[in-house]
Formats: sequence, structure tokens, C-alpha cells
Amino acid sequence: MIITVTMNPAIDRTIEIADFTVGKVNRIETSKIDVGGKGINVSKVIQELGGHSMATGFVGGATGEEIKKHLKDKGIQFKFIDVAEETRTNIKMVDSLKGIQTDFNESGAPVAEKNIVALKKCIEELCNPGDLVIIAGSTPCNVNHDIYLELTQLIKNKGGKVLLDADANYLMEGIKATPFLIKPNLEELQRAIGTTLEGVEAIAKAGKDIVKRGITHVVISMGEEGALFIREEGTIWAQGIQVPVGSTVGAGDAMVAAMAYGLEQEYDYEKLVRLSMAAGTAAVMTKGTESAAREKIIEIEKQVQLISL
Ligand SMILES: Nc1ncnc2c1ncn2[C@@H]1O[C@H](COP(=O)(O)OP(=O)(O)OP(=O)(O)O)[C@@H](O)[C@H]1O
Ligand SMILES: O=P(O)(O)OC[C@@]1(O)O[C@H](CO)[C@@H](O)[C@@H]1O
Repeated sequence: MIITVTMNPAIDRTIEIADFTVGKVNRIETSKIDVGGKGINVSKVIQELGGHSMATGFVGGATGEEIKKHLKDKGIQFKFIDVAEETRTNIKMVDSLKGIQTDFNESGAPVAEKNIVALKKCIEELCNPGDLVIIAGSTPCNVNHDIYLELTQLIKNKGGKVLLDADANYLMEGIKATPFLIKPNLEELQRAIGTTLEGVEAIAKAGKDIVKRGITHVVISMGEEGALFIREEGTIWAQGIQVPVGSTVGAGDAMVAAMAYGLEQEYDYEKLVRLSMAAGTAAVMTKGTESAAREKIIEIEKQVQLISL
């Protein structure tokens, strides 16, 4: 089974503004609402690919109810911990003239300690040997930096494999428990290791250093430059594919979803890389935090160019 853990889900409101100007009244051209949060986005894409997952994490208030309703309508299974605090709303602003996207993410209200304990228990009960567990995104603001280290250890003790997509200290701490796969974007990787990396070779070297620490797969997404897929056996650079950009929100999540789905289907490595890259690229073409259609992903798969480094 594939399990997704989203400790800080969100409703994403994507607004389009032509030529956004600071300090002025800006008129919103379009406004769109999607359910989001990284793990939930992963569940959405897995469903689109024809797979199944179980989504868990915290949800609360009217926004939390909206998330549950959407997942139910889509036929995505979930077992969330209901909390008193309202699930956050994040604003994604797309400047349709300049082609620039800006995210305004709320921190996420603090959750009670008893709920953190309940989530750990829920994950422990859900996880069985061989399961793939995706832990993705930020956490509510009062959660300790070592939470992903703790969850990774718990999941590994149950025989599960962790795919971790986190930022800064949460990523660095999580790495200490050697998850099976990590998928930082370049900025997240640089923040985690505290160094700026110039050029693909330097980025690949940083990824290889992490692989040496016992992590089987390191996937570094680099926006329009594509992504590096690094394992002990070697590094593949899947080059970026030029596509019309709707919104880049959720592109990284689509890559992680495809990796999880492909691993579950036991795809060979090259097919895994192609699917992951195609899923990320197709996600960029949709508006807001919408998942791309499976047919689009399959179509793009054929265009993926791989270079061995
Ligand atoms: N502007 C773009 N044009 C083409 N492909 C893109 C673009 N931006 C992203 N991608 C594709 O999507 C993948 C993931 O993008 P990115 O590195 O931005 O992930 P991310 O920051 O983790 O995304 P998110 O956190 O919003 O899910 C890239 O590796 C690339 O294949
Ligand atoms: O604040 P976090 O948890 O780091 O990221 C949250 C978020 O930006 O990630 C998803 C896209 O990857 C969005 O659906 C959501 O709003």
C-alpha cells in the first residue's frame, strides 16, 4: 500500500493577476480553489495514474471538511486526525503577464500534543511491511524539527519505506533516519546543506554525498532545468521539457507520486525516471494545484530526454 502523510494540508487559492504591482490595487482576473498540501497532492496524482493510496495527516474546520469531501468524491481513501484548528489556506499568485508565480503559505495553526501522538499511532497502525510512505511538506508551526526523523524510524521499524519531501531542518533531521528516497528541489537542498550549488555537476555531487549516507534514491528537482535522479549505480539528468506553464504548484508532488506508483508497480529504473519526469512536466501545464490527466503524462513520457552523468 502507498500511504501519504500531510501534517500541514491546505486549500490552495490560485489567483491570476496581470502585471502585479506592489503597493497598488491589483485586479484579480481569475480565482481557483484546489485542495492541496504536498502529501494530498501526491495522493491525487497516484489516483490519476491508476493507483491507490491512503491519505493521513491533520485536518480541521471547514477547510478540513472541504479536503475530506474532495478526496471522498475522487475515491481517495483517507484516515485523518481531526483537529480543532482550521486547516490553512494558501494563496498562489500567478502574474499572467510576467509569467512569475508567488506563493503565500500560511504557517499552519499549532496542533495539540495529543493529536501528534494520535497521528503517530495512526501511521503505526496503517503501515505494513513493504508499504511506501510519503511524508511531505511543512508541519504545523509548533511541531519539532525532528518529527520526520521520528516518523521515518517508526515506519522503518514497521518494515515500510519512506519517501521524504521536506525543507531545511525537517529534511536534514529526516535524512538522519535514512529514508528510502528524498526529493528536495534545488533550493530546499541548498538550504539543507547550507551551500549554494552552481551547475549540474556540483548538484549531482551533493546528491551523491547523500546517497553515500544510505539513502537509495535522491531526486533533485530543478524547475525548468529538469531533475537529477541519483542512486549508487549512477546519476541520470532528465532534462527539462519546454511546455506552456499554467502553474508550477504541485509539480514536485507529481514527481514523487509517479516514483511511488512506479516503485509499487516494480517498473524498471528508466521507466520510473521517465514517468516521474513526465508527471512533473504535465503538472506544470495545469492551472492551480490540479493534477494532470494520465493521458497527458503518458504523452509527455515519450519526450523525456535522459543524460547519464
Ligand atoms: N517552468 C517549468 N517548465 C517545465 N518544467 C517544469 C517547470 N517547473 C517545473 N517543471 C518540472 O517539474 C519538476 C518539479 O518542479 P520543481 O523543481 O519546481 O518542484 P517543487 O519545487 O518541488 O514543486 P512543488 O513544491 O510546487 O510541488 C521539475 O523537475 C520539472 O520537470
Ligand atoms: O507549506 P508547505 O507545506 O511547504 O507547502 C504547501 C504547498 O505549497 O505545497 C503544495 C505544492 O507542492 C501546495 O498544494 C501547498 O500549498
